[in-house]
Order: sequence, then structure tokens, then C-alpha cells
Amino acid sequence: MPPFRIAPSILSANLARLGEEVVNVVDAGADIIHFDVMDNHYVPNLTFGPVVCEAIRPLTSAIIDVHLMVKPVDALIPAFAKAGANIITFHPESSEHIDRSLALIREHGCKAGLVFNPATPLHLMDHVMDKLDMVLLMSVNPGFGGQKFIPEALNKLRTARHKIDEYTAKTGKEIWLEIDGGVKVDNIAEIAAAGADTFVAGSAIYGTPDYKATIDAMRAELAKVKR
Ligand SMILES: O=C(CO)[C@@H](O)[C@H](O)COP(=O)(O)O
Repeated sequence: MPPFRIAPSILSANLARLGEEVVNVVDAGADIIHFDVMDNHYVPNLTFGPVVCEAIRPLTSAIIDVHLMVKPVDALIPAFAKAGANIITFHPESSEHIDRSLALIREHGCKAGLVFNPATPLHLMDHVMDKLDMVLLMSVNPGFGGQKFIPEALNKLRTARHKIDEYTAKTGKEIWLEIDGGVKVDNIAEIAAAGADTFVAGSAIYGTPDYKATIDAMRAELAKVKR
């Protein structure tokens, strides 16, 4: 059984009390803070920059997982690394040179990942697996929290799981497989069974009054998963 990680997306937090929301969700059992960066160009929404990452960094030792939904990406990578990001992921469509952008993230001391929109083919990871620490599959179109999980993402997860497992068996290199969009208590087990090990959940956690109860309920569902 792989370790399962829960990554609340602060996009759904009460942003007027962002610091408290980060601390509370980590106290409630979150493993990772998922930090959605949107530029109103690559996606039709606008969120946080490196100064916000820098502001929350001293509040927690949890992993900060920065998901760049911006185009272009390279200029923001050093800024987010300096602001305390641990993981930086980006969409292959948003970089002219995917290999170079991944290398840039790693040169700045962060773990690196590629993000696949629902319609983006997985083969774009094939020749850069040595530079990947994470693969993030979007199970909604990016830009907004609170959307419905796209069921085809389950097939895509199975394919990605197979590719990653084959690569890990050959090289020993670990690559996390994260899913993002529409993850809830009632579908997390099915998503894990399809291959995800890391679960972004925004509205499912921040939309409930008791974050610990929700995260505990997710872990209870994950404990039933056989893979
Ligand atoms: O990146 C995104 C949306 O673009 C996500 O991280 C959402 O923030 C997830 O929200 P829920 O679907 O869990 O409400």
C-alpha cells in the first residue's frame, strides 16, 4: 500500500484569514498545502503570487506544492523557489522547453512535476521522466474550485500509474501521482484504486466546518483501498 497524501487547495480557503486556514488544515491532518497560481491568461482566473507563498511559509513545515497555471512559466520558478515552495509543477503546454523548465525547478532546489489537463496526452512525460518527481492529473479543467470530477480521469490515472510503476521498477526513482479536481470523501477510494497517491481537495475540505473530520473520513476511505 503506498503512502497516501492529502493536499488541501487553499483556493477554497477563506482568503481573508489565509494564515489561520493554512495552520488549521495542517493541524487537522493535511500533509501538503496545494497552492494554485493562476494568471488570467493560461487560465481564466487570477490568484496568488510568490509574496503570498513567502507569507505562509513561516506558518508551517508542511510541503508547499505550487501548481503553476501560468504561461510562460520560467520567470516565476526562481521566485517561487525563493518564496519557500517545495514542489513546483507546470503544464507542458505553457513551456516552450519542457525539459529546460523541469531542470530549472530542480536547479532551484525544488521537486518538479508536470500537470496534465483532461485532454492533454500523457506521452508528453515520456522523455523527461528522469526529471519528474510528480505527475499531476487534472480531473477538471483548470481555473476554478468546486467543479465536478471528470470520470475519464480514472482511465488516465490507470495509464499514468502503469507508466510510473514501470519506470520506478527500472530505475528505482519515485514519482508521486497526484489528482486534482472534484476529489471528495465519496470518490477518493475509487480514485486511489485507479492509481493516485496524492489527493488535492479544495471545496471538499475547506467547504466543510470540521477539517479534521473530513480529512479523517478521507483517510478512512483510503484505508479500504486495495491496489
Ligand atoms: O487547480 C485547481 C483548479 O484549477 C484545483 O486545485 C481546485 O482548487 C480544486 O478544487 P476542488 O475541485 O477540490 O474544489
